[in-house]
Amino acid sequence: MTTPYPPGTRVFLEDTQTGWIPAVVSSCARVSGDTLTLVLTDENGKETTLTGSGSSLPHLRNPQLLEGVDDLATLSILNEPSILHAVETRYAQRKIYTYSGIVLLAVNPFEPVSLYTPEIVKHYVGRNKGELDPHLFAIAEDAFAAMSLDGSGQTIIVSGESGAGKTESAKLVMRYIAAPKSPDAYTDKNSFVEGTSQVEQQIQATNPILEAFGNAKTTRNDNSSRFGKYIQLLFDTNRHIVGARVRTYLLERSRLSYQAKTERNYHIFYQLCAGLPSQMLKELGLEADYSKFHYLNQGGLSVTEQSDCDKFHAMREALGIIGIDAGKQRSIFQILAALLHLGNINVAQTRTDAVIEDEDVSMLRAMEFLGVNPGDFKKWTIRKQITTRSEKIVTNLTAPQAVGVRDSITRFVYACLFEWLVTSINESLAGKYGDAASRAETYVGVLDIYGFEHFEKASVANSFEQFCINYANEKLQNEFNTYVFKLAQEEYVKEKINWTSIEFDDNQSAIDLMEGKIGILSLLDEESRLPLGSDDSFLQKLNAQLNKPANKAVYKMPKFANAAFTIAHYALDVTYQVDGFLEKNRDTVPEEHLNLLTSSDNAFLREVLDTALHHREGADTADLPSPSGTVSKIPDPGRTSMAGTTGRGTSVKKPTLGSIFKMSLGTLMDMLRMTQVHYIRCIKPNQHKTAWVFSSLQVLAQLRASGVLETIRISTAGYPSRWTFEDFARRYFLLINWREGPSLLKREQFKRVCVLVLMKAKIDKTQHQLGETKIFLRSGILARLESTRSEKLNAIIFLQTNMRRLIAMRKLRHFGRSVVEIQSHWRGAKARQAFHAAREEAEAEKARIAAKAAEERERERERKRKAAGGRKTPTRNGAATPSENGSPGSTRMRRMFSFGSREKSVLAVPDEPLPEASQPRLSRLEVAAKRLSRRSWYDDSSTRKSPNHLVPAPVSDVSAQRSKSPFSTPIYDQFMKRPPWNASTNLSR
Ligand SMILES: Nc1ncnc2c1ncn2[C@@H]1O[C@H](COP(=O)(O)OP(=O)(O)OP(=O)(O)O)[C@@H](O)[C@H]1O
Repeated sequence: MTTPYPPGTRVFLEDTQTGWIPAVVSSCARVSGDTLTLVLTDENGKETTLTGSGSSLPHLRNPQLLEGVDDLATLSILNEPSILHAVETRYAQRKIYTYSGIVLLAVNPFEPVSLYTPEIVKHYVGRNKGELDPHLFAIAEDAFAAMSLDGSGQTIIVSGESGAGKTESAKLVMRYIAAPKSPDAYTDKNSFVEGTSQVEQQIQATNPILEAFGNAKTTRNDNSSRFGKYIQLLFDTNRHIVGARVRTYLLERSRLSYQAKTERNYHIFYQLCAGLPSQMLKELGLEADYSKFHYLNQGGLSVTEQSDCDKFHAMREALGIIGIDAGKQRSIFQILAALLHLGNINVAQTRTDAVIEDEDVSMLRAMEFLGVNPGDFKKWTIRKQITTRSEKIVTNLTAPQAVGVRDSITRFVYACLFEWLVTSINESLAGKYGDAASRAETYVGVLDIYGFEHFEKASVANSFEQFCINYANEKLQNEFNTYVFKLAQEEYVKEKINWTSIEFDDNQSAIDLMEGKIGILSLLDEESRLPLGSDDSFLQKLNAQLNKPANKAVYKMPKFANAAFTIAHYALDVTYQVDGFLEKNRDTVPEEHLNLLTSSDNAFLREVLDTALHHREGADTADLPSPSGTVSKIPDPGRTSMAGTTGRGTSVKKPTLGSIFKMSLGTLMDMLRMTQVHYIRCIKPNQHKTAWVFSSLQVLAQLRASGVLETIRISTAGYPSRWTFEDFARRYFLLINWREGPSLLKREQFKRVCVLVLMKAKIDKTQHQLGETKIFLRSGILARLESTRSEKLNAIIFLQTNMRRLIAMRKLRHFGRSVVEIQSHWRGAKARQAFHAAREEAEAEKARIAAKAAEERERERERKRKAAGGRKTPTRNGAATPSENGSPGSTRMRRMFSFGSREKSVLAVPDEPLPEASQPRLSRLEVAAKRLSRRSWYDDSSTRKSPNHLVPAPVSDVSAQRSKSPFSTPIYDQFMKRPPWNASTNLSR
């Protein structure tokens, strides 16, 4: 029986440190039934033996080809480790963007990258998503193109945990969309306009302002946005940008009165201390050393940074751009200074009550700047009035209660100031006549919203803020699921695929638990309105109402935490501590203080409060009717009013923070449903903000929390692999008959190839469907096909390798034989050359001896003739003397060169030069040399010119001949250095 883990199968081995390690199955044995014993070798070469069945067996890994793909949706195996591994592989290749279906994953590089240059912007203009590498600009271009096509509203949702890069990504996306594009930009890339338009400048000016007032240093991010924002870029019928508007959500208020260690309050306070001229600092009672302010020194930091001063000036400039003049700026700074002094008011405790000195300098200063009577302020800070049906009761507060009142005023005033600033920004973005929204035909919105939040450390509790953030993410996830599932279904319908069997669980029950009629938010509101309501009684209510079998899957009472409740979110279970829920939800200032503030002598403060408290939906200047009287067609993503009027005279009843948030989220969701949505999920690769370090477990938690894994779960419920017939056929045709495949491809019968491949691979009907243009495959099928394909390819490569080796070896043998032959001929030639030289020397010696003997004889004859009186002695008929017949040296030479049969035959050549051959015949040497393909070794033409090539040159000509010789090559020289008659010389070595 076959197993799903044959040897060579690529798997992931679970690891506590890194999550998973890639490994390969070395052997697999079936123990019994489904239980297998696997021997795995991981990438470090370590062997592990594992016995198990079903889900306890290791996760399968994708074929190498698919690891590091642009789009995770194209992975054949879509389990958690595979997805994580693909993202990690890409990040290691410095590819920070990856698609996951409709989502773009952006992993924070934590160092500047050259991905946003005007050149790159130009590349993406007019290109479809998927044509180029995954990028923020591809998503921005996609949204802009969709808007241009039919005028439909678009929203790009950028989410992720704190420090993941949401704000940076949102800024880049907006810069791309707002960048002015010439009408030809889509046909001619060179006509793309660089630079900034006025609207773009104004949009960019919002960044330093919102960052100064809404961002703070946290342990997770030095410039963390403590609010959510939605920026809508408005376009007219010609797709020209006409304006923009900003909506903000849930500014974190608790930070104003309390900061954790190493964290800071909002940047603006430090910027003020670092950047204001000393005269102004003095007037406002501030100092560059901010450590004396209670609201600024709790984080343990005491020095401003140089960047605070620089950013202060940039922020002031930006205020100027959006039309807030120097006078208004001074008023803003005055209010901020008042808040810092408020924090320094000394609230002492007598035995029972709180007391504040009448002469408390901080109080006097704060009240001076706020335009409020210090006596009244003091009275309503240390006392409280309870109104019953029949009477008003005034009671004294304790010091902590009075401090609570003081801090609530700070939080309230700051939140109102933030609201006022956002309103001012919107006025500036509303165009020259303030009618941008009514002139606009369509829009692209960018939502920069906090991601799912969960503190694991016992020291940091998940509180009301986390509850609201996770509630927002739960709602967004629900929209996302519906959208992804809808898209998947649309494709199935278009391709005429039977999709009825595809189901998925959504997170509606968790949402109902939080926002339902008897849900957590409504129970919280109910408790918040009770004068004696408390966190404990709220928890009791929750447990009584929600701890029921119907909510078993989503609501839990934690076993080990007392004042807490647990919600099973789509991402993971989060336990919330109820401490402070009520106070944070109420987040109200006492009625008496509200009246003091709204009737302040400070006209600017009154304007700020009025704007924040009485701002109703649709009352933005951006929404003013145009001069022609038309009303905006652009849906509003939720104007967050700080309060709603009660209708009872002028009194203002402040709704709870929870209900405001619920309302604004509801409006946002309504708007999202009207738009086409694009998703960017930012991922923080490590907690230390270190560049290019990837911590697998942390990323996995974020992939879970961002819903990426959930999307994949939805995809795997259907047919995650979708290929066009052509792509599929071109990749897998080699699995079918080797003649049939290519010929069907040539005839473009792609669907037929697909069917044959499926038949050949024995993939049954439940595992695939053939649509109109695409083939749909269940999870894991592609990996099977890919492994069969690589087996076949490996076999082909094996054959090719061996054939190539065979051919190369034959060539080598042939080459070796030729080399040896050339060597032997050349050695012969050299021997002959040496022999001739020796022979000539011997001949000369012989002639010299003969001449000497003749001379001797002549002298003897002369002597005899003289002695005989002139009688002549006859010679022996001219016969040669023994020395004339050959010298003993000559004989010795012959013997010396007789060292082999081939050489002997060569030595048999006559002493006389060979007669010139009538037909030049190729010698064996030439034939051997010709076998060599390298011309430099042998020049055919030059050899053929000399018919006497076998005759060695005279000794004196040897060097000259060497330079002319066709063999004058390094090998020749090497050869010449050795004794030519040494038979062991082998040049092929
Ligand atoms: N594309 C990028 N290239 C280089 N660095 C980046 C990029 N995106 C983010 N960063 C770095 O990461 C830091 C945090 O980014 P950012 O402030 O956008 O996070 P965030 O998700 O908005 O966090 P928060 O929710 O706390 O506001 C930036 O200050 C910057 O140093």
